[in-house]
Amino acid sequence: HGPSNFIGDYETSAIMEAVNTVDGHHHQMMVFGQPRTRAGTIINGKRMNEAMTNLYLFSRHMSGPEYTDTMTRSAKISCMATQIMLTRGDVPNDGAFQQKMAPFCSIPKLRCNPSMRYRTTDGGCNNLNFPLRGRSHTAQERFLPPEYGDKFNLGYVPRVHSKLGGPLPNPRFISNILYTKGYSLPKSPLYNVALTTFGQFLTHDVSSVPLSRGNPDIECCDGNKPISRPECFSFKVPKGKFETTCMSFTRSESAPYKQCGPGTRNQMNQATSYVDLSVAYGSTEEDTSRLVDKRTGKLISGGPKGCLLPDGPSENCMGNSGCFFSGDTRHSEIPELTTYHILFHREHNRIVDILCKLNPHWTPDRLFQETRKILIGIYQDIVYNEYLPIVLGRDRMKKLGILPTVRGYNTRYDKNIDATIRNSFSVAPLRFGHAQIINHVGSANKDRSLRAKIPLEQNFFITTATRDEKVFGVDGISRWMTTELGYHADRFIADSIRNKLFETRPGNGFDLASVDIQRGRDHGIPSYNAFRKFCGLKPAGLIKSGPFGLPDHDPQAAKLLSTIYKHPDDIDLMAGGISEVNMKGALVGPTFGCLMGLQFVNSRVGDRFFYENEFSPTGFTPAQLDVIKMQTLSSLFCRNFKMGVMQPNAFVSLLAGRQPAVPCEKLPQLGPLELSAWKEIPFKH
Ligand code: HEM
Ligand SMILES: [Ca+2]
Repeated sequence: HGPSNFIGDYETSAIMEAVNTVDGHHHQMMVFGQPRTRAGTIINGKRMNEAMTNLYLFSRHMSGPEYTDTMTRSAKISCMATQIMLTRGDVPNDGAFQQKMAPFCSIPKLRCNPSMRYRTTDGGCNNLNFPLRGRSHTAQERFLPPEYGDKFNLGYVPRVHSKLGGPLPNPRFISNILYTKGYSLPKSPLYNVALTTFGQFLTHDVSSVPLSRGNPDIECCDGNKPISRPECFSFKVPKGKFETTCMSFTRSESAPYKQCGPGTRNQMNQATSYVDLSVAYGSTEEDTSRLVDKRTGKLISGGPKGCLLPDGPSENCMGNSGCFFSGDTRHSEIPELTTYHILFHREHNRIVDILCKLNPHWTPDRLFQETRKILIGIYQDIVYNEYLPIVLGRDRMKKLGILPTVRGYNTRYDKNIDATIRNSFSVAPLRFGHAQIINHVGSANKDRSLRAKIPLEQNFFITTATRDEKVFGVDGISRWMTTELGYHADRFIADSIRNKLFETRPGNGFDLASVDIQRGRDHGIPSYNAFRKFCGLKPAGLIKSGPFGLPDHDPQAAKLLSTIYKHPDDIDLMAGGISEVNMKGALVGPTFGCLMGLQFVNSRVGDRFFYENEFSPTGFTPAQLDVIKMQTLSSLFCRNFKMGVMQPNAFVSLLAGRQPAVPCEKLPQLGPLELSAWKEIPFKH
């Protein structure tokens, strides 16, 4: 390139051209784009497919479109300007590019207050050197660079090509072969639906990738025909289970990356990456301010007796059952998930009441923040002490150094560790839980006998069961989900989500297993083998024993994979990972175990506010920490629902016969006595 005073000229012209193109498209979107509302809505003269509306609204933009749109615009401009430069044979200079992008870059510059006592709502400023790390509405990070299908690997085309040329296998084809079994699926001998759904709750805390909004019409199929638009990535499905032979798929929204520097498409995470109950408290100031009662520090409640979630907008649920509102928009997807939202909601308000009596001088804001801090502490303890040891295995947790200690501080904070959610983690390993989902929702009596059950597909986004007080209700659902066994975490996926996801009549639903695979390709996630190597595991194809030389698969799964894929390097991370034999004492195989382990190390070691850290005043006092570490999920259930009796380990069903049922009084308490560790003597002048 020319003399130094010209540096940036190539960048400027490419960026200006990109701005024109992106804004032209943007303008079109504003003209044609309509607000998305619930089922039956007529958009552009066409009645929406209700199941499609469900899927779209499940992964929709959580905050105001204005906010996300400006972020997306920046991302699109930098990606397109990169493409323009590369097409011209120019190599973007990072510094010059970022400088010229500045007027179009909506990534905020955060000023942090190092002495702030509580975590921010949006996760910003957790890392004082890199305040954007883990913040909501930023791009996900990656373990490995993306592998997209376009010439410059910028993400205009998803990962679609086989290593041997030609297309990758069709996702529904993979799902039909790899994810089905001729007879009913095996149940877990120990773990219940409460374990499955806790995983989903945790998922919604750390990851929420919205679908592209740049789409005037939310459908990506025209009858049987896939629609060709930049936002669409639909795929064919064989005749039979579905009304049409096209399964609609919308690509994920992107977010700007590294000060809007040159480069590829990166997907947006709307949630805070931290394990911080943003799922309950919201990921933006705006959401939180709508959830909190500023006069009391409590979370606003709803329902006839004021003990459910507050009323929410009609796009938050289906039918006329009355919608809720919470920190994450997916709360009403299934009643068990709503029950978890209500569990943490009630516990928050219960703690506020007690703290208010202990510290009458505290302001509502102080009450809110202290309670939030306590509840996040308890929740992190449940995640790292109860949930993850089951999923990853206790030994692995110990090896990774992330098993909490029984008492006292355990500071492992490292400011160089980035807690941001990795793309390949939320797109595959964390979705292992889809294999645990069973085909119905139930309610149990106090003696844990089954009271009633309804098919899962009749419950998507329906709040009737949660609101019901006679047969279901949160009490009946809690008793049922801590009792009913989930499916074994293997490669088989329940019919209710493999053939009927979000259906509103037979045949108009989706296949979640196919969508998971397609989503990995949409995000440019490299192959299963690439991650095997990344994890230091033997990649498939090296040793020639059995089909494809897959070292961590049983012979049948290996054989199926070798019939599906042309080349071992083609295997999708989701398909290869979920079909591995689980590690001993764990619910995932070595590849998912590796990626989940790395992420949960980052999420813990990269969180300055992690509950075990000995930092004052952001951390707990030793006495407070002992109270936090004493708590269990089972005690939370007991305090907030009519459980009658309860097992000490909430995730292990009483049906497994491994532990006795104990009266709730025998479980850890969190009353005025325990909370007196938070009593503060007012400062007297
Ligand atoms: C009946 C229960 C569930 C249903 C109906 C459901 C459905 C879905 C759907 C429709 C998506 C979006 C798919 C896409 O477009 O890419 C999704 C994403 C996801 N699901 Fe589930 N899911 C359920 C339970 C679970 C469980 C138990 C887990 C984990 C333990 C889980 C983990 C995930 C993850 C990690 C994502 C990606 C989220 C993101 O990054 O935005 N899900 N699920
Ligand atoms: Ca979070």
